Amino acid sequence: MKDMLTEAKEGKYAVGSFNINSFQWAEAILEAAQEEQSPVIVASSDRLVDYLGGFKTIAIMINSIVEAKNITVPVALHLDHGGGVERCKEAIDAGYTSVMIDGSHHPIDENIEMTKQVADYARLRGVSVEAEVGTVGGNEDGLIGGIQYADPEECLRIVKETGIDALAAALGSVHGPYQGEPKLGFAEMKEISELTNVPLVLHGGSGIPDYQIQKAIELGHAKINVNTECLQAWAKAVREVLDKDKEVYDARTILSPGKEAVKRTVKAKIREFKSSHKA
Ligand SMILES: O=C(O)C[C@@H](O)[C@H](O)C(=O)COP(=O)(O)O
Ligand SMILES: [Zn+2]
Repeated sequence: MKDMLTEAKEGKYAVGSFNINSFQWAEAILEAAQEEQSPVIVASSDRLVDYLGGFKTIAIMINSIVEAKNITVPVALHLDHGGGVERCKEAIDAGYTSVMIDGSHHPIDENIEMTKQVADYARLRGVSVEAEVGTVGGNEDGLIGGIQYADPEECLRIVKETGIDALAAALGSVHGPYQGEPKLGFAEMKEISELTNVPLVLHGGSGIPDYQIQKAIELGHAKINVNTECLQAWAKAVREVLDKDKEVYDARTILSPGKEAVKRTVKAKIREFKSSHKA
């Protein structure tokens, strides 16, 4: 992921990180990236890892789809919101190529200590690391919370003391649907980007107007996380099938439009982030 993000930052585009919610989602994301000739980050959120069958199952599944569908664009398999040092190590051992250690709910010294342990372990194995400072609003790790802006000095400390490859600095974005127009802190974004000089990660990438996405990319965001918009598109498509035919019970008939809706959403995001033809 490190190389993908370095190139994206230099080229003023962002690589989309899309969460998988089932095997079919992984197919939809990978097919979309291949058709757009875009690098892609396939993310499994730690809170869903067990539901999806565990780290090993996920890694094997992604590698199998890449092989079977002849996916040739760069693909990173990323642990999203890794809940602790051991969870990140488990993901790395199972074959993930990138992990996020989310120590943002801990005091900064603890966050840095956790991040450093993961970064040291990951570096030896050629795996990339993302860390978070501040709090993204909305629903994070199942807890509904408010936004807490990242402190620039804390951002600089975590980058310098751990050597991470990407930084999620919370700057007004929210997980899940926004209430009204999102208000990202662009002045703080500029300051943190210039101070740390690492690729920034935008969590809560759903529902942000295009002009704010473009500004975030301009100011150093090289990875944008999207889950809610894919979930909404999937749910709408599946609901339409069920509403149209009350007798339908065939799984493929019900779920295939959901997969196509996720694929369309991912392709639209890839185009918006300007990573098409960057593979
Ligand atoms: O829902 C998850 O567990 C993953 C998200 O937190 C992801 O990291 C993200 O930031 C996506 O935000 P969304 O598009 O607002 O769901
Ligand atoms: Zn997130």
